[in-house]
Amino acid sequence: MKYVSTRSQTDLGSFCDVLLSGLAPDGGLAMPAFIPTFSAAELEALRGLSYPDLAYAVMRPFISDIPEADLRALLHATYRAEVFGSPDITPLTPLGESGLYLLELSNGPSLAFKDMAMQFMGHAFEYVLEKRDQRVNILGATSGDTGSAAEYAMLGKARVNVFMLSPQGRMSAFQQAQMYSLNEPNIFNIAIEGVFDDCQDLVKEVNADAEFKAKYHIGAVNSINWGRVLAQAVYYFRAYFALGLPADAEADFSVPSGNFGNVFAGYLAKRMGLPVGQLIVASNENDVLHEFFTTGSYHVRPAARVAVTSSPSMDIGKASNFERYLYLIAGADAVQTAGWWDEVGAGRPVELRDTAHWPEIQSSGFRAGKSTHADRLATIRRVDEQFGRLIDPHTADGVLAGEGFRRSGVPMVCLETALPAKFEETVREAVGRVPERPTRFVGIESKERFCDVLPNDAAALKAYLAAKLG
Ligand SMILES: Cc1ncc(COP(=O)(O)O)c(C=O)c1O
Ligand SMILES: N[C@@H](CCOP(=O)(O)O)C(=O)O
Repeated sequence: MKYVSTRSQTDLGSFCDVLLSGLAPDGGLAMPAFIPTFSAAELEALRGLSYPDLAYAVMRPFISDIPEADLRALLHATYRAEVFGSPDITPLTPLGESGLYLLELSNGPSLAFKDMAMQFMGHAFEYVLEKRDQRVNILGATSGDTGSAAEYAMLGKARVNVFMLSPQGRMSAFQQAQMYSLNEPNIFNIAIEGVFDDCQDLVKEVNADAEFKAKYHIGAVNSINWGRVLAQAVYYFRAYFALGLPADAEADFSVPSGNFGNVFAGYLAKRMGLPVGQLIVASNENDVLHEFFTTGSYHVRPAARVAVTSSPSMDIGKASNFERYLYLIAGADAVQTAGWWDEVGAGRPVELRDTAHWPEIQSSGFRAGKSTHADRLATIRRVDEQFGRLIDPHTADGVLAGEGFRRSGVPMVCLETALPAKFEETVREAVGRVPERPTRFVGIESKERFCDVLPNDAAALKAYLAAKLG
């Protein structure tokens, strides 16, 4: 499989190339030259596969440059019960008889869904770097969960350093402690005076400097990296088969969304032929995506207008993977996509309602819901009382949005994107008690912190990286 840029159709090479490069040189995102599809019979043959074997079947069509035995070995090394808590890897739990299901994606090392793909990225980077005798310096941006998932996945990896940018003071106490308490030679935490979007823009700006990127071997682990999106598509297949539906019957999915990586992975699964009906994009008060799917206007929020909320990992005003979606909606028209992203870059809205693209957008299965802090508290409380299940504030956003789009006889799978332990303050406010946390995280907030603070400035960041990398 060849990959191209969303903005120019430039040939970006094969999977291992885009894994290491992360972003396209023109600032676009890597996309496969086409999306392979499964026939109904091929889909049926995937039922009952173990998680790593299913991952192989779903990912293989996009990865032609790793030999079969090696890819299978990587996936079996990644998706193990010892890492994800059970042989199921992503258990699917019904919420009573409601027709709602929780897809448990947060039983990995950092207690958030990011582990699902990031653990694969750790193994894949190690494998490719070894083969090519190279090193990579990952520059990432986090609003709370990507950071710790990446750091845990790359911990101790000889050929990898992680430089993780986080928005200063805007993550939960647990999230901050989880990242900043790491004191490892290959992990560098950097708190940026800004919001997540500033961190993400810095990552893109540094990557756009071709000379700097090449000199310092800069790579990416955010969902701007195709490897993340691809590995995330697998659990949609897994959940679908776990429902035990007859062939062709649809399932709906509700996805707490921010950077549009998770729900885009669901869309990828749908485009590959999985009978996904609706994809509910659940937003918090930062409702840029909700605005698009209800009005057709994609208008990113400047940093000053990104609200601080109680589902902080979704405090995003500019959704990176939305570019991949609009590229597909435009029929893989890179010139059109580049034009739209010029508008986005200039802070102007992209208006699609009265264009030929709107019917395609409306029929692509996306629906949108949004919640407030009060909604989140009420949902956490209600799910706890009704179903005896404690959920985190992001998952609550997803459950509430999903409930709003129920279709008779169609299951609604709500993605559990983090464990409640990561957001103790909000959960306590909702139910008056503190969620259990794994013993390895007890008292983490009082540990010493290792984190540098930098201004929101690419030159300062480059100087920092150059100094650390020599
Ligand atoms: C707990 C949690 N829920 C939801 C999201 C939003 O997911 P995405 O950015 O893939 O849309 C994130 C961060 O990305 C997260 O950490
Ligand atoms: N919500 C994320 C933000 C980055 O998302 P990604 O999926 O693009 O890495 C976080 O928690 O860090």
